[in-house]
Amino acid sequence: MGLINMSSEAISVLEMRVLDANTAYLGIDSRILMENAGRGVAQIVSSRWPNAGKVLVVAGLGNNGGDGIVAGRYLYNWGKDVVIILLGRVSDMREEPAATNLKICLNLLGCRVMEARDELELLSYQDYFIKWADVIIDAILGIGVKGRIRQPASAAIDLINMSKAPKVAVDIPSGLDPDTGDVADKAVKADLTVTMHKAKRGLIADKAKPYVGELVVVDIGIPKEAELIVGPGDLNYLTYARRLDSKKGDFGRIAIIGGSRDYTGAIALTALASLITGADLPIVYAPHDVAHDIRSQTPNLIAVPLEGEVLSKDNVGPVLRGIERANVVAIGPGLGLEKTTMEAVYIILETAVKLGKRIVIDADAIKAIGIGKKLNLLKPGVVLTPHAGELRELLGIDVPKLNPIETGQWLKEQVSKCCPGSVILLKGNTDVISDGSRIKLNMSGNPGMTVGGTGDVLTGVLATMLHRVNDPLEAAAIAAFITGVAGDLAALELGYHLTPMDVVNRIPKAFSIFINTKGIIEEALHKPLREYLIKHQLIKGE
Ligand SMILES: NC(=O)C1=CN([C@@H]2O[C@H](COP(=O)(O)OP(=O)(O)OC[C@H]3O[C@@H](n4cnc5c(N)ncnc54)[C@H](O)[C@@H]3O)[C@@H](O)[C@H]2O)[C@@H](O)CC1
Ligand SMILES: [K+]
Repeated sequence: MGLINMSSEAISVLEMRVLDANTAYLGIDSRILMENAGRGVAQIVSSRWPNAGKVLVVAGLGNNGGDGIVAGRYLYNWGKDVVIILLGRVSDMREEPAATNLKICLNLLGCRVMEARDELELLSYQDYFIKWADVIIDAILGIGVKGRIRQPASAAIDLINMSKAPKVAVDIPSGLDPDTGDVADKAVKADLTVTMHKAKRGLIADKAKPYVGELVVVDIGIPKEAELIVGPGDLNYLTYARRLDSKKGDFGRIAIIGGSRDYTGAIALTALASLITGADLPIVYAPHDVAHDIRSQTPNLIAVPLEGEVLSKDNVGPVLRGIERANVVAIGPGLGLEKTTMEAVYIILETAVKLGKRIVIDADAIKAIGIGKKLNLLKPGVVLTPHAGELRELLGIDVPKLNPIETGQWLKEQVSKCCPGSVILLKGNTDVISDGSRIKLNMSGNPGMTVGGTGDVLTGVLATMLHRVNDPLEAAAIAAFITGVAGDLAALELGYHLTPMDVVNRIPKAFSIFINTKGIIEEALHKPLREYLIKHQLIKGE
């Protein structure tokens, strides 16, 4: 039956949404998941209550209802008398794959769907709850529940609770908060809850026990890779709300430190990537000539010149003042490895760590840590982005030749030994990311990206992501994914003739193919402008 061991840890609604989207990305359609969910519920109901001939499914209009309808289809097939009370009209069930499953059900002769559009209509069916049903399947609300329970769902929960029949909740007892286990208003008191994939956090809270009853987890076919491999689902961890009253700096002030007389372009790429990813104020701190080069080449960046040809102990003052105000510090690209530069790196990192800043450490700054044996600076909130050579300089060991999953395990062990809680993003054909307890793999990107400078781009994307994503491991995963996708879009257009700027320029597209913010932006327009654009058919109105 594919039941999962209950000891597997509980997840949040957000994590479940991430897994759903990544599963679809891996090619497993959500209809398959719903089929497995519904069949799982049906199997449990028929094995627990083999003599229950009459099954009442109470279905809401979302996908929780869809699970219930699929369960009803199987139970009918196995000889049960099934009645589905739908809390609305058939035409109101628009969510996919629930809508398709309702249509399938209606194609079958034995599918009895009764529409209860409001409380009054629902109450006319109360005998089904109180007298008729041998078992009731609660498929009103799952992880999509929001706010106070509206009618007719509210009355349906009351009727289910009044019934003496055994009650099975699909995924979540309707009304229970899936993340906290709180019941703000009311919730179904189930004898058994059949939840999908993993227990949701609220289900294992002590206070939820009277509602959850026995808890069973069903494997609905979400592969391990949906968690392991970064995909569009992970973008759910990003906050996109640019409120109307947003002001400059709300979306990140990033201190970007690097450049030297030998390398001038690297740090500019990092800053441009950070900017285009959505940071408000990436500020470059670089030796005098580098800063002036940047200023003359692009009006997009702010560059603070430091005295001299390289970052040094003596010119670190403006940097230290800058990082105090910054949300994120990115250090390393083009820095060089002079002794005084490395000393400046240690001072900067000590200060940034003490201030609790999030930090990206790349390129020469990684080497500097290895050379100075400063692994103690790698605290939670710090992300390093080495390739295999830089990792060798950092830890003094070679990356073994293993497959990506094994490399992930290997990296996890290394991070848990050297600097647990900080994140290492090991760049390669498959990027391998770990914080010492979890692993993520990124498969986006292509051989065209071995060109110098794409690592500097990743550092910039990551710096911005560290401001926009709570979990540094996820920030690193998303940054690797988006940078790789931008590189893939560039390669599709240009072949393997890429420059790092080709990658930078495709970062917006890399986001927009997965996240559609157009509607949100249209909504936020000044009203007369919005109406003007609609009138001239430059945007679509309602
Ligand atoms: N790929 C997926 O997304 C999968 C989803 N599954 C099922 O789908 C569920 C999530 O589906 P949805 O995201 O559609 O959400 P739900 O079906 O849990 O809830 C959304 C529906 O409930 C209504 N609603 C929300 N809050 C309400 C309130 N306070 N009072 C009255 N009505 C309210 C909404 O208008 C909407 O019709 C899961 O719990 C699970 O049962 C499973 O089939 C597995 C796969
Ligand atoms: K439910």
